[in-house]
Amino acid sequence: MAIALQVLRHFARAPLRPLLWGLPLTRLASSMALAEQARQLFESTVGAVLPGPMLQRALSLDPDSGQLKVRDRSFQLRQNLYLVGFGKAVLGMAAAAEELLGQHLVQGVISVPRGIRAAMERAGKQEMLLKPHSRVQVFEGAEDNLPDRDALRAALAIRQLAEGLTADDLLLVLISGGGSSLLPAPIPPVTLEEKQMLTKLLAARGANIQELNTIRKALSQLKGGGLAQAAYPAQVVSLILSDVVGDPVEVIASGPTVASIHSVQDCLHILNRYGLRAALPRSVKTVLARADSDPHGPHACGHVLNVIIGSNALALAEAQKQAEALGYKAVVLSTAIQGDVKNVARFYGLLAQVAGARLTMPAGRTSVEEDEQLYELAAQIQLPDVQLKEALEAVVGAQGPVCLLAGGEPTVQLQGSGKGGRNQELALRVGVELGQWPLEPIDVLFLSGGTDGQDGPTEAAGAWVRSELASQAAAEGLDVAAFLACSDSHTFFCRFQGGAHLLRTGLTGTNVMDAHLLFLQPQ
Ligand SMILES: Nc1ncnc2c1ncn2[C@@H]1O[C@H](COP(=O)(O)OP(=O)(O)OP(=O)(O)O)[C@@H](O)[C@H]1O
Ligand SMILES: O=C(O)[C@H](O)CO
Repeated sequence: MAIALQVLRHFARAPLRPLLWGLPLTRLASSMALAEQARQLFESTVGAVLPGPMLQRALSLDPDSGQLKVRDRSFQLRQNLYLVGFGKAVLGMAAAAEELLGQHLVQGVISVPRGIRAAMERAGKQEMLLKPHSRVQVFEGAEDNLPDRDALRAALAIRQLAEGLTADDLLLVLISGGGSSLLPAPIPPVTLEEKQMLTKLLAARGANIQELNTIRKALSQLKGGGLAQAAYPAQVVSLILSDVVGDPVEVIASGPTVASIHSVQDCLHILNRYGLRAALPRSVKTVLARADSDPHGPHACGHVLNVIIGSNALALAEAQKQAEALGYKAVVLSTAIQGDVKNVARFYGLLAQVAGARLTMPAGRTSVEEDEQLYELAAQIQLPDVQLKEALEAVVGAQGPVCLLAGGEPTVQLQGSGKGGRNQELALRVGVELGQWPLEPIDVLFLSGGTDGQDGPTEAAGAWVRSELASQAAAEGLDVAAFLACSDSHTFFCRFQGGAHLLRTGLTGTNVMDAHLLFLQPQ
């Protein structure tokens, strides 16, 4: 009852008339409870990878002996700890690290996005901010995720700190997504502008993050193990928050503490693939030619411990636990959802249909054709880790509400000049798909949210939808297809039911890609 009241209070803020359209009162209450649970689960997903809890899980310090434990390794702290960091979530990570290890910290330098301190202050997130007399120097830069002069200054300060260390020192490196742009140190004669131009061109022509970062590493003093080399002979411990599917440490932020395994040939293949090899600046050719004759080969990183401390998988595992506590049969489907958002939306629409049929008709009377379509679509989107069979089997045995969880980062081909983000676009497209299937007698809700709290250039983290979306939108005079045609999902959700379907968390201070939650509840 208390929960129901809380839910009703929450929804009292949204205009009720449009919400009531087409829904009997009992279904309205269960619909609202479902939406509130979806929001709670999204919060749990993010909560598992917030800087404080993550750092506390990763590090343990014995205050008497000064022994720092990271995984199964121990390090002796005695006023010999230094810290550097770069990435969108690194401010909060540094604050949490200083809180835990402050008495041993001599000095730190971090490179974080422009405006992040003011944004965290505005959001009242004191735990994400360094204390007034912090030993950590903060550089803000890389507006719009593009390397700039301020990020270059930060990178040089980080290199200087690393180069000054001795064999008695321990360097803690905090790494999160966005780190590549926040740590630019091009190898001369390549200039910042040339590197910026090349990465922009590669991204615009569709290079993926693995390809992009292979080129970044080849042209950088600090990426691809360069930072680890600068810090030698100090011990290096890197704590990494992953924003890349599969958590590849050599790709995240271009692996500054991971030996690069790429050859110049790899770089030339990538540049060829995107038609950029012929027009390369002379400086880039010079650096690549020099690398070819580098007799030392890949950087040695024997003095480094790289540890993934947060990831999409970890966040979803926590959400799964919470969903089970709420009475759902919960299954993690995949943490590697990629590919075009249209295909991903079709996949979730069909999944809801197939899983819904299994939930209500456990005697195996589901359409073989639809099952086949679903498997084909999963193969087409290339989900390396998808647990489709397991999820569908779990649904058959569920005999109650089901929650399927997934994560990753679909891609959007922008059309027109609307305002949106990939999560809101995915939710809107899934809403349309759900409307095409006869899903009664099941309540279905799909939520998609960016764990960083910001979906594209909008103030929302994402959105949630139900099967009635298209018909309810039409009743409000909103043409979903028209919004989709100009990538205007955010404007749609702002207008639809007074914005009640938007997921608004504010900046969360973390980032492990996106989370997708699909709820199926027998009525
Ligand atoms: N109007 C729009 N509609 C849909 N998607 C959009 C729109 N405008 C931008 N995007 C998408 O938003 C994404 C960029 O936003 P964002 O900064 O949140 O993602 P990101 O760079 O991957 O960073 P992060 O990993 O921190 O989420 C791109 O995938 C882009 O295609
Ligand atoms: O910074 C980067 O390189 C991307 O965010 C991937 O980690």
